[in-house]
Amino acid sequence: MFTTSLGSTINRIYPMINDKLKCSCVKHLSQLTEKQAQLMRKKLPQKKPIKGVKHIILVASGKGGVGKSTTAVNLATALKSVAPNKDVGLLDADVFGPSIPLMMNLHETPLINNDNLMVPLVNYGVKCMSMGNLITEQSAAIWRGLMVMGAIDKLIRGVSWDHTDYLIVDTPPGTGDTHLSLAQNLPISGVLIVTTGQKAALGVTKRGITMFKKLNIPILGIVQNMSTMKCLKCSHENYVFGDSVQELATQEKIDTLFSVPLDPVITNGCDSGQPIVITHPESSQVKVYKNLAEYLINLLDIVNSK
Ligand SMILES: Nc1ncnc2c1ncn2[C@@H]1O[C@H](COP(=O)(O)OP(=O)(O)OP(=O)(O)O)[C@@H](O)[C@H]1O
Repeated sequence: MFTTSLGSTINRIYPMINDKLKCSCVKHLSQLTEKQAQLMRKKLPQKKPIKGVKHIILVASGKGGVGKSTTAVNLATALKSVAPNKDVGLLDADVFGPSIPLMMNLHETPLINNDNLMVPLVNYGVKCMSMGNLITEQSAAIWRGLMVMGAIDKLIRGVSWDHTDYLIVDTPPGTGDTHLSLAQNLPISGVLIVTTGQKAALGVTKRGITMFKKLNIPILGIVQNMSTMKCLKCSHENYVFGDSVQELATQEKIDTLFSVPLDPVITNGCDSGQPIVITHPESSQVKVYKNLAEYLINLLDIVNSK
């Protein structure tokens, strides 16, 4: 993991803490004429918190298949492991390709409580909800934009997320409607960017970062996933997808970078519904997820106290 001091990281991620009135949103709008800016501010939708949820953390990347769900699942279980007294939730916002039910081994349909809200399914101490628990894959395949928005809203407002300290949201690939809708309707504590070191991934990831910056969502850090792979014979570590993530982080002024190796144990954990954090809690790979969890807890604690 690479990070500078937590203090300077916080100043970078949450500039509004130091200057609450002159938030980055206003700075961005200041490039417009005052009339245009006023109009835009009026049109911004009101962000409505999710009842009982303290922090919403998005896990995102422009590119598909780089390990967002893997990161989300292992981060959620790591948060529960390093802070057992905290309540952790995991929301699968990928309605077209939900993978949380498989990765968390939760295949039931949720119950409805007296308030007519769905009760999250729980495994490894983490509360989960996914479209995969509500419909069949075939039904999702024919959805159009507005239906997707309706589905996301159902996962957010139609679920009893009450008493959740950290809600991890696994987002779909791309920079589309889902991200816009989440960013515009919810008070997001920040986004964790996941990417591989491959050039093809980095370009798209950069676009994702630009989108979140424009939406004034704080970027909490980057996870370079599948960074290295250890040779089984000589233990030499190879950068499978290249190693340009640090360069991207520097360009984007993001000073927190975590590297997770490419490891078949992680793949098997995803496929078997038993995350590596649960099956190999003392491994070096899990240490990275736990460091990431501790970093986020400390960061958000300080932000809260200010
Ligand atoms: N660090 C890792 N080591 C080994 N395998 C990994 C690692 N990270 C992810 N994988 C594997 O890579 C595949 C893609 O991961 P995952 O589904 O998490 O990506 P994603 O970005 O969420 O995909 P999508 O864009 O389709 O939602 C999965 O088979 C997963 O098990």
